[in-house]
Amino acid sequence: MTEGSIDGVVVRDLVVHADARGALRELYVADWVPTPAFQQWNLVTSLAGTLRGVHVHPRHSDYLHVISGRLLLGLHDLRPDDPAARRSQMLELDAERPQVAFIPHGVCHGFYFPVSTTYVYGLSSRWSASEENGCRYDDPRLGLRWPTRDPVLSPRDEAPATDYDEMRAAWAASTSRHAESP
Ligand SMILES: Cc1cn([C@H]2C[C@H](O)[C@@H](COP(=O)(O)OP(=O)(O)O[C@H]3O[C@@H](C)C(=O)[C@@H](O)[C@H]3O)O2)c(=O)[nH]c1=O
Repeated sequence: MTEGSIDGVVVRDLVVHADARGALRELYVADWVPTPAFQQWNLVTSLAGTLRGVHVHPRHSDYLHVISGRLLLGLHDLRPDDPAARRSQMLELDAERPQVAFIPHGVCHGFYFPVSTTYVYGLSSRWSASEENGCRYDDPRLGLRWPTRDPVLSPRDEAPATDYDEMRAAWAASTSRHAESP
């Protein structure tokens, strides 16, 4: 595991056009990201102190925008076979600085919310519970330095069904299944 920018992760500043009526921003333009289209959009609110993840998906990529509040995004690239080549990265998305972030599938991710936050995200294929693999957010193999040791977690994220190695094995198996029959 090394720290640094992860291949395929895109973060883009949005231009806000403000005038006497209010403001307009372009949120998504197809050629900003390398995925053909998003099949689903979710709107989520999270209370301060919450952490969601760490999860990884076999085929869908995520496209994320914070509407209000702040989100600390922990990323870890599971794609390389060599553990030493798997990079980790922490990013902050703050509604005060409008941005979008694109997370390719195969990059596992967790979201920590230091304040109450509302965000939207697009999924490049429809969500399915069976396509969610995850591990504990504080597994040292993720190389993610979260600013808390006591976040609010879902029961699934508190005691995930898989550890880091099992998560990667499950992700790799389902990724190759999807590659065979898309
Ligand atoms: C993600 C999702 C959840 N749900 C349901 C399942 C459950 O009853 C409830 C809450 O879901 P979860 O606890 O899985 O939500 P959450 O822990 O926020 O899951 C999300 O975590 C982040 C880190 C991601 O990467 C996302 O892709 C997704 O995995 O909403 C849907 O109906 N559709 C969806 O697209």
